[in-house]
Amino acid sequence: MSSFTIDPNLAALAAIALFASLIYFRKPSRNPPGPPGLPLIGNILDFPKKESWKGYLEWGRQYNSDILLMKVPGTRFYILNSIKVIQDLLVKRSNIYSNSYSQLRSIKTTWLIVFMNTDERWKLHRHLFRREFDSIETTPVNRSHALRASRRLLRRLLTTSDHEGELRLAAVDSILSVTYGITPTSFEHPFIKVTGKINAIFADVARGAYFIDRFPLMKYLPKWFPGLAFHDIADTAKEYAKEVVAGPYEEIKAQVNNGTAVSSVASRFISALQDGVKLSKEEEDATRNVLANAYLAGSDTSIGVLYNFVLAMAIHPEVQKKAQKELDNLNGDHRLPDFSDFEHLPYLAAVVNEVFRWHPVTPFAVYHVSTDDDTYKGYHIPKGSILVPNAYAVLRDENIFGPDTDSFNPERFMANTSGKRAPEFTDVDTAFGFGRRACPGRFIARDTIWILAASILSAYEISDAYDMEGKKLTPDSPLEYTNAMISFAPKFKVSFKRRIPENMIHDGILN
Ligand code: HEM
Repeated sequence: MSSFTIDPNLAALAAIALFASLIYFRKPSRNPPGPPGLPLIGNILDFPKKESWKGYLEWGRQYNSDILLMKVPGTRFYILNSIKVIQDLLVKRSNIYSNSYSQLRSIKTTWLIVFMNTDERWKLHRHLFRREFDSIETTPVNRSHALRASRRLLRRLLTTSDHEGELRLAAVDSILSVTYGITPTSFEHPFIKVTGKINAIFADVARGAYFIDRFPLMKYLPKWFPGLAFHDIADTAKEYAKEVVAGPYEEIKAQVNNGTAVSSVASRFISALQDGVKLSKEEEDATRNVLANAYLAGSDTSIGVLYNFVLAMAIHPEVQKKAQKELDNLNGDHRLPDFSDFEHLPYLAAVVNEVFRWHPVTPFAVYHVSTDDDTYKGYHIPKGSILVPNAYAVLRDENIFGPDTDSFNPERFMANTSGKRAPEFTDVDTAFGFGRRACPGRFIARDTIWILAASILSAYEISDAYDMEGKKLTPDSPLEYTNAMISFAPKFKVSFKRRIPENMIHDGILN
C-alpha cells in the first residue's frame, strides 16, 4: 500500500498563499460618493448649515448618486436621496435598518417611542398606539374630539389678533382632547407648560449632541468636560418627564373616579382597568407612555403643518377660492363641515396632501441605525451606520409628483381627464417616515389637519401674508425653513376675514 504524506511546511505555505490571494483578489469594498472631507475629521465641516435636505439633494445631483456617504470619526452617515434606495433599505431590509438613533438615549428617555430600539417593548408601544389611534372602534371618538377642537378655533379667531398663537393652541387642543379629554384654553395649562420645558431641554440636548454626532468619541469623556454640560440639563429633563407621563394620567384617574371624565384614550384605559381588565406592569406603563408620546410627537409636527397650510392659502388665493367653492357647493352657508363630508371634497383632500408634500415638517423623517453589516449596490454599509432618509428629496421628485415640484399645486393630486392621478403615490405617506418606524399617528394627524383646514376655509378668508420685516409674501418669496428635525416656516403674519354669519360659528360649538 502506498502512503501519501504532505510536508507540513509546504501545506502552511500553501495556506498562507491562498489566504493572501483571497485578500488580494477580494473585491474592494466600495463607498458611495460624497464630499471628500479632511484627514482625521472627515466631513465634520461639510454638513450644510441651512436646510440641509436641499444641500444633500444638490450633492446627489452633483455626484450622480441617490446614496451618499458622510464620514465623521467613529460614525458613517448614509444619505438616502430617492424613494428607490429608501424602500430598498428601510422598507425591504427593515429587519436591519429600523433601530433608532439618539444621543438623547444617554439621558434615559426610555419612555420616548421614537428613541426606542426595535425590541419587544417598542412593539408593545406600537401595538397600543395602533389600537388607540387607528382602529374602527377608536377613530370616531378621536375624530369627534378633532372636530370640536376645530370649532373652538373658529370661535377664538373671531376675536383674536394673535392668529399664530390660536393656530398653535388648536393643534394642541386637538391632540390633548383625543388623548386625555383635556381642552386647554391657553398655553398656561400646567401640562402644556411642563411639556414646553421638556421640549426646550430636548432642543438644548440636541444642540449638545450636535458635537457628539460629529465627534462620537466625545461621549466617553467625563461630564465636566467643556461642551458636555447637557448631561446636567438631562437630569432635569428626567424630573419633568415624570410629570409629563404621570401628571395628566393621575388627573384623569381622579376624574374617572368622580365621574367627570370625558371619553378619551386615557379615560377608556383607566375605566377598563377599574372594570377588572388585567394588565401587566409593562402594559400599564406602556399605555401611560403612549399618551405622553402622542402629545410630544404630535403637537409640534401638527403645528408646523397647520402653519404651512395657512401660509400656502394666503399666498395662493386662487387655490383657496377653489377649495372654498367646493366647500360652499356642498354646505353653503347652512352648516360647517364635518368628517362625513370627506368623500365629497376631493379638491380639499388634494390641498391637504399638497401641504404635507410642499414643505415636509420632518424633512429627514427620523434617522435609522443599522444593526448588521450589509452590502447594497456593491457598497459596504457597516453595522451601526446612520441612515438619513431625505423625505424632502422624495417629495420633490418630479417622476413621482409631476412637474415643478417646488410650486404649491394641489392639482398634482387630482385625477386627470383619463381618470389617472398624476403622482405614482396618491397620497403623501412619505411625509410620515418609512418602514417599521413610520409614524403611528399619521391617521389622526391627517384627520386633524383635514378638519382644521375644512373648518378654517369654510368660515374665513386668509389673506395678506407678510414676513416679520413687513414685506408682502408671494409664491416667489424665498422661504427659509428652520434647519431642524421638525422644520418650521419662517415667521409670518396673515389676516383672517370672516366669510359666514357669526352666529354659525357660535352655533357650531359642540358640547
Ligand atoms: C402632523 C404631522 C406628523 C408628521 C409629519 C409626523 C412624522 C413622523 C415621522 C417622519 C416619524 C418617524 C418615522 C421614521 O422613523 O421613519 C414619526 C414618528 C412618530 N410619530 Fe409622527 N408625525 C406627525 C404627527 C404625529 C401625531 C399626531 C402623533 C401622535 C398621535 C405622532 C406620533 C409619532 C410617534 C409615537 C412616532 C415614533 C414611532 C416609532 O419610533 O416607532 N405623530 N412621525
